[in-house]
Amino acid sequence: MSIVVKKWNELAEVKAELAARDWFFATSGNLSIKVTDDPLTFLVTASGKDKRKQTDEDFLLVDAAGRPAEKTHLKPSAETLLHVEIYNRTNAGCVLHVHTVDNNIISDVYAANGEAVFSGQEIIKAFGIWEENAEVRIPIIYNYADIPTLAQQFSTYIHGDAGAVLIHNHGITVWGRTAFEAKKHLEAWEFLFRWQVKRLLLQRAGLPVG
Ligand SMILES: CSCCC(=O)C(=O)COP(=O)(O)O
Ligand SMILES: [Zn+2]
Repeated sequence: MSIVVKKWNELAEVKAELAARDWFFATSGNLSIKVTDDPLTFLVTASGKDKRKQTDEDFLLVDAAGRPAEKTHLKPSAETLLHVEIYNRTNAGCVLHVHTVDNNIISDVYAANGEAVFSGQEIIKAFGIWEENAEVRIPIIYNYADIPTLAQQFSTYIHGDAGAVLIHNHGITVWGRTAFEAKKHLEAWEFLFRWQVKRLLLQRAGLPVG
């Protein structure tokens, strides 16, 4: 099996799992997986498709600038430049972007702080942080309509081979060394967002939430 087919299948599996979670509303979301390092190539979702569907036109191979690496009628995701920034600056192997109601609410509630902070949650261990009362932070950036501007802003928060950024009233982009790590981190962030949204509602209702 060629490396492209192997990586295609790996990304298709992640895509199916995120679809099963209903994280691809209204064609939103984009995913990618690195195929080669030198030259850099990666498979990215084709723009505007319903990512819940599985077809043989789901992904296309692009180069280090996010341009198609082979002749195709498919268009790379409109947000491919964010993936480009990650692969060019880190050793990440996979990038996942989803729009969920919870990630949008958290991005809005904490927008003025420029970040959302979570602590006192067992699931933080999914990030490889094992200290008691550990804290995790996720930056929240403005949702520039101009993608090169968004990608430039986004790039200032890329600090390692694994990470995540919330885009205000838009969605989350998570990256990891492998597809397994990126998906694990995405699930952990979404757990924290849902947990916090519910806590805020319970607090508002006057219930005793810690
Ligand atoms: C309908 S959602 C607007 C575009 C977007 O934010 C997104 O994640 C999907 O865009 P793509 O070009 O990757 O399909
Ligand atoms: Zn998006």
